Amino acid sequence: MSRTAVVGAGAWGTALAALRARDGERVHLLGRDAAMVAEINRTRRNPRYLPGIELPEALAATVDPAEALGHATTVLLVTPAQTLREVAASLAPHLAPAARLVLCSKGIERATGLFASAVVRDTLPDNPIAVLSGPSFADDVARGLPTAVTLAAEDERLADELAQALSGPSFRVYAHADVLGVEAGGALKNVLALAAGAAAGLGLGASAGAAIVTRGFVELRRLGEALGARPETLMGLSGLGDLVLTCSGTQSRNFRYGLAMGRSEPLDALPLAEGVHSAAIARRLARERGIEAPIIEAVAAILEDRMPVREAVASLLARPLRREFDERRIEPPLPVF
Ligand SMILES: NC(=O)C1=CN([C@@H]2O[C@H](COP(=O)(O)OP(=O)(O)OC[C@H]3O[C@@H](n4cnc5c(N)ncnc54)[C@H](O)[C@@H]3O)[C@@H](O)[C@H]2O)C=CC1
Ligand SMILES: O=C(CO)COP(=O)(O)O
Repeated sequence: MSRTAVVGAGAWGTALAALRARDGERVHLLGRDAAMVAEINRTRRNPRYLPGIELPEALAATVDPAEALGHATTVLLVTPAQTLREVAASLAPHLAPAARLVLCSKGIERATGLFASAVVRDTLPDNPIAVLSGPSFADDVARGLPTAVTLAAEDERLADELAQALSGPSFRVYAHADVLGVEAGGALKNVLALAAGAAAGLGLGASAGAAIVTRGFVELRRLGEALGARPETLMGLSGLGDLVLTCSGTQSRNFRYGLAMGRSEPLDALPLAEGVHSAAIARRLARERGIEAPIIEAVAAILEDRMPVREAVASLLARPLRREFDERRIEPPLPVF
């Protein structure tokens, strides 16, 4: 029998645990704040991260990794990208070697430039690894609203099995083999959503927003492909799909962070925005590969306080004109629906 544990009792971890538990499975949710864990078990709510959502009885929160992971056959890792190495190491003594790991973070490790699967494989080389990504706000998923995401694993059978196991009436999981492609889309769209939010914060209008999504996607695709992603992956749910969602408005924390940047509002108390932690390393990965990524460059420069947001916009608009696409390029096939 499949037993699921979720590591990280924030918005996304709680939503995914609730989703599984609603489908009738007993799910352990591993948090690190004892008071919050007790509150979840007592009130069936996680008011800090998922206000207004009632959590199913079958969800059991704990701070004890042995209790959460002792019998788990599938473990979802749902903590911020920069914590993954440390979290994976802390889980090692409690994990069964056959336990399947599903990595749900969207980011790039700053110190190494690695995506989640490579970071976790360093620490837990024996466990089968998959990544889950795609357009999915925690609040939507927790409310049972229809959502479609991608789950990738190098082992196709593992991807198919996990996609089947994690799918439910409102949560549709598409299996995929391109792990790096799925990870690249998930990390880079966050950086671009900061730009979309900043443009909105400056009041630049919906046309500017559409330009950022479209030209941002060109950067996501150029850099993703240079990193080894398959072009069709970047056009799918975990690439273009998630870029569109995250640039769509204030339900996204990355967009909200960008909005505050554009309005010159304080940034310190804002919730996790993974793009803030990925921007400089995404810029480095692009530069090392000779990839032009002016929007990513602008976001990184703004975050480093090297450029005011208005100046960044002016410099993007002042770039030399060019052809929209390189017509010599052969376009990849469209995804299969
Ligand atoms: N919130 C969303 O709608 C979605 C989030 N994600 C991704 O999931 C990841 C987690 O995001 P959220 O749950 O939304 O963030 P969050 O900020 O709501 O929660 C993060 C959780 O990780 C825990 N945590 C932080 N540092 C830790 C450490 N060193 N060790 C153990 N636990 C630690 C926190 O206590 C908190 O419970 C991010 O990479 C995010 O991009 C992906 C899809 C949707
Ligand atoms: O990844 C997400 C949606 O797919 C969540 O986006 P934010 O982290 O910007 O809220």
